[in-house]
Amino acid sequence: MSLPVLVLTGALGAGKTTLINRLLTGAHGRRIAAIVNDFGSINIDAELIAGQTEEILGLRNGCICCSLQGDLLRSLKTLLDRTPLPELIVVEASGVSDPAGIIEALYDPVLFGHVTVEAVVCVVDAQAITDDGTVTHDPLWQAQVAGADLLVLSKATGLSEAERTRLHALMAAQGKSRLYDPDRDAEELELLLLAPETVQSGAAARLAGLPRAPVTADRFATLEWTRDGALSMPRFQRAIQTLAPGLLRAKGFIDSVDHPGTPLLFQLVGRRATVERADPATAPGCRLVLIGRAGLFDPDAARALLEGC
Ligand SMILES: Nc1nc2c(ncn2[C@@H]2O[C@H](COP(=O)(O)OP(=O)(O)OP(=O)(O)O)[C@@H](O)[C@H]2O)c(=O)[nH]1
Repeated sequence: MSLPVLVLTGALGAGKTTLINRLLTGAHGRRIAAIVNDFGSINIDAELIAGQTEEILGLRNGCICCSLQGDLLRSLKTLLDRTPLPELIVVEASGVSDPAGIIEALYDPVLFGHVTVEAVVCVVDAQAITDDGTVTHDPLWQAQVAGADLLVLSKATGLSEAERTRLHALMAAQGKSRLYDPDRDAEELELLLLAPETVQSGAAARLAGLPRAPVTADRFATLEWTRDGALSMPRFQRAIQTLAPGLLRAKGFIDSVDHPGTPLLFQLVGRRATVERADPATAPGCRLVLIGRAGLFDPDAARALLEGC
């Protein structure tokens, strides 16, 4: 029997982890394993998903479309040895992954007959597009959208009908007509994601024959920052404001001297930042991953700023 694999792609902060958590917490009773790939060396995504499934494997410090292809294969083999076997494996790519590279790894002869990539799904951040239309000009964004069987819209709550129509037209212009909004098409979308073999538009097979997209990780600069103790929230906010122009994505857990004993989850996508209470069981201290545009984001300067918090 070949295990179905669902590959989830999408830009940095698009909403991939949120979609996986939604899937894992559904009342469907399916045994789902997840492999999540964080670009940095701190595995924030695995922590954000842990608790929803016992089968979560985190791949860090690289990208499964290139440097971590071997780790992806090893993780899949680990899952294939589990008893009971998962019924579905979801592979969450990092936001900088080229889908063709992931498929290249998954079409490894060692896995042949054991796993089948049934569908490639791309999460498209509606807010990012309405905030800044130029995101759709990015070759990586285009490769992720073009390489998908279907698209899932995130952050679409509150969009006007005119904006939705414009988004559908934009996706149609990319040759994509299958665009699902979890707020409106929740049931149909869940059925498709749980049974990816029914998606059937053959993106994986097409991607397997494609050259890699002209996208490389050196467009990005990253910083992983940890501290055993707490930080000052007002100073942290000022530091983030200073860094924001060069940042694309930041996330992680923080302990604040202003809220002792309350672990916080910090998220930044583009210019939007949120801080919320994290799971109370979160390990104490601060663990942050910051990803910026190479040349605009200086990890050493960012580290110095954070140390001053
Ligand atoms: N309002 C709203 N926020 C969302 C939605 N999906 C994701 N978010 C928020 O967007 C931020 C990033 O979401 P994630 O699910 O972590 O995105 P991701 O694609 O896994 O991010 P990376 O893997 O780090 O690139 C978080 O603050 C989420 O709460 C959505 O549909 N609506």
